[in-house]
Amino acid sequence: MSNQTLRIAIPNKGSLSQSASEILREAGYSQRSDSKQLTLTDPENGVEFFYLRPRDIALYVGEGTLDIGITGRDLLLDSGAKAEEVLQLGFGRSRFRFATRPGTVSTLADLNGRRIATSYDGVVRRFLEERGVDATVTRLDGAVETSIQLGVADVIADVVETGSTLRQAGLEVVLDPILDSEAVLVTRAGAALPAGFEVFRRRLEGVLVARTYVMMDYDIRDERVEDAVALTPGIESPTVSPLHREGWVAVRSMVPRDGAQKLMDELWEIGARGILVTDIHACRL
Ligand SMILES: Nc1ncnc2c1ncn2[C@@H]1O[C@H](COP(=O)(O)OP(=O)(O)OP(=O)(O)O)[C@@H](O)[C@H]1O
Ligand SMILES: O=P(O)(O)OC[C@H]1O[C@H](OP(=O)(O)OP(=O)(O)O)[C@H](O)[C@@H]1O
Ligand SMILES: [Mg+2]
Repeated sequence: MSNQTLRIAIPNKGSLSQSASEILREAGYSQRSDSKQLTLTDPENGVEFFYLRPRDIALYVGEGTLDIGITGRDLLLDSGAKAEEVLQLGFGRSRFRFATRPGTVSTLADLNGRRIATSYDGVVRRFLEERGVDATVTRLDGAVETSIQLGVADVIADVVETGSTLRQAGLEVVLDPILDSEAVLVTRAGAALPAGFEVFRRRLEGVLVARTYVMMDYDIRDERVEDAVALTPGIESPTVSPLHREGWVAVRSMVPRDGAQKLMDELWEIGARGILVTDIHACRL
């Protein structure tokens, strides 16, 4: 490992903060125990963490002040910073959508002349400009849903996760989603990847794969092994080992966590027995 410390920006609060710390912990990095702590050095792993507002993270990385960051795709795009997405992290998923009072907007052209409130004005202005829509965009810091009731806006564009905030405000989503977002790893656009980056990425990827897959073990008769392996092809190829019992083999293979139960039913149907599923805690593939 290089002697240079990798400087990493991560969310200090909000929707991404806890999950970002969790994935880093699972990847073997130290994380702060006090939510007021601003930085944390992990010399063992050659990294230093800076706890920052998720909205500012792409800017620090784009300027080259910090090497890597974890932020939301929507925040990255809104910032206009010279940072680029290098890995999807699978948490902090949301959709960015227009919403309004029922029955007011059904086509993009209906947005012409409307007042649109949002906390993501960079994304919204670009979206409208690219489609030739002429609307007035107002940037609000939060609680955007209330702006319609208060007469400040006709339409909002906001993050929708469960949709419960919109329902409470008596609003409904309209038009196709503007974008799908999740937490992403960002680096400076167009610059060489910083020293130590590959190790960091491999560790995070290892956690993501370990979360997505489970290990499946089962025993099956020799003559059905090809059918069984077709169901559980694994990533490279399944391990098939002889059993003491004549005519039987043991198979071990990584399978997607989603659908593992259905796979167990199918394996049972073709004669597999002793089917076991275990969690994978970390891996390098
Ligand atoms: N329910 C949600 N509300 C807001 N942001 C969410 C939600 N689910 C996922 N996200 C994502 O989290 C990021 C926004 O996080 P940020 O910390 O800036 O706002 P927040 O979670 O609304 O916190 P706060 O409003 O308290 O500052 C975006 O990438 C967004 O897509
Ligand atoms: O679809 P939902 O699950 O309801 O989540 C989306 C809502 O959550 C966020 O608001 P937040 O609570 O962060 O308040 P804010 O508007 O002050 O940022 C976001 O801005 C939406 O209002
Ligand atoms: Mg918010």
